[in-house]
Amino acid sequence: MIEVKNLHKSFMGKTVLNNINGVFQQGSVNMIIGASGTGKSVLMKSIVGLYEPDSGEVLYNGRDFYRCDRTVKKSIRQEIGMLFQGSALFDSKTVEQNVKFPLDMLSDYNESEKRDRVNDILKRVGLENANKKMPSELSGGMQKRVGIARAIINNSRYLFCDEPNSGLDPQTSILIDNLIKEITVEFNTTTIVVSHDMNSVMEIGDHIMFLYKGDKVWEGTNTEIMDAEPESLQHFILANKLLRSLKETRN
Ligand SMILES: Nc1ncnc2c1ncn2[C@@H]1O[C@H](COP(=O)(O)OP(=O)(O)OP(=O)(O)O)[C@@H](O)[C@H]1O
Repeated sequence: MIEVKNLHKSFMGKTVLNNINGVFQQGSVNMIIGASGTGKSVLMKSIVGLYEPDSGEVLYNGRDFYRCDRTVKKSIRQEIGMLFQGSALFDSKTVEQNVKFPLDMLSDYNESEKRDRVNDILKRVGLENANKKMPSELSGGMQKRVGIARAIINNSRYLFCDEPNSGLDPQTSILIDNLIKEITVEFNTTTIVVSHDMNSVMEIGDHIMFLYKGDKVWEGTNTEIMDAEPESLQHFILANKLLRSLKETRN
């Protein structure tokens, strides 16, 4: 579980996150959604430690990331896996080398253990036999699978996904969404997904936090979201034609 308390972040005097509070549960896909420029990435970066907030707390299973000692901070970092937008694979490394990278950096496994672990994880994401391929030989969806494998290989307890569907066709997007959901349940990770894709929200969002101009305006489940009251959220949802017609049918 990750908790954020009274998180505040500004850049050059401009408030980007305004007193954000929230709980992201373990074994759940927690989505941070909102329009462009509303603070989603800054919130995720503040949670993982890439941006230090001006004030507030980020608690990883009760451990205060910004106030704990170096040893605790290091172990929290080791428990974090990230799927970056665009996958961010190393172009000059094979699939196997990409996926093994966190183990080389952070684990005490020997080479044979690392190889076994890489093979297991590649199999789990549906990429057995892709070990020797280069990223350039893979489709966008396969690259995301490699990114997911790399994010979870070190037994990550916390999985962060930044716009996991960017650049993917709708069918592949659903496959990647479902893989993220399955991994979350299977590995019991606290998963946080930044997205502005309402299809993903409806498909896999267990808990949704909606940001608007740096404020948390609403949170709830994907079954509650269609009836959520804030106007800014209704505008966001109804930008999706399919959801607009669904809403009209229900009214
Ligand atoms: N390093 C930075 N320095 C100054 N301003 C920043 C920095 N990072 C983000 N911002 C500003 O913070 C605001 C929120 O940005 P953020 O990237 O979190 O938006 P977002 O909701 O993730 O948008 P998108 O969906 O387009 O990625 C924007 O106005 C952005 O310009």
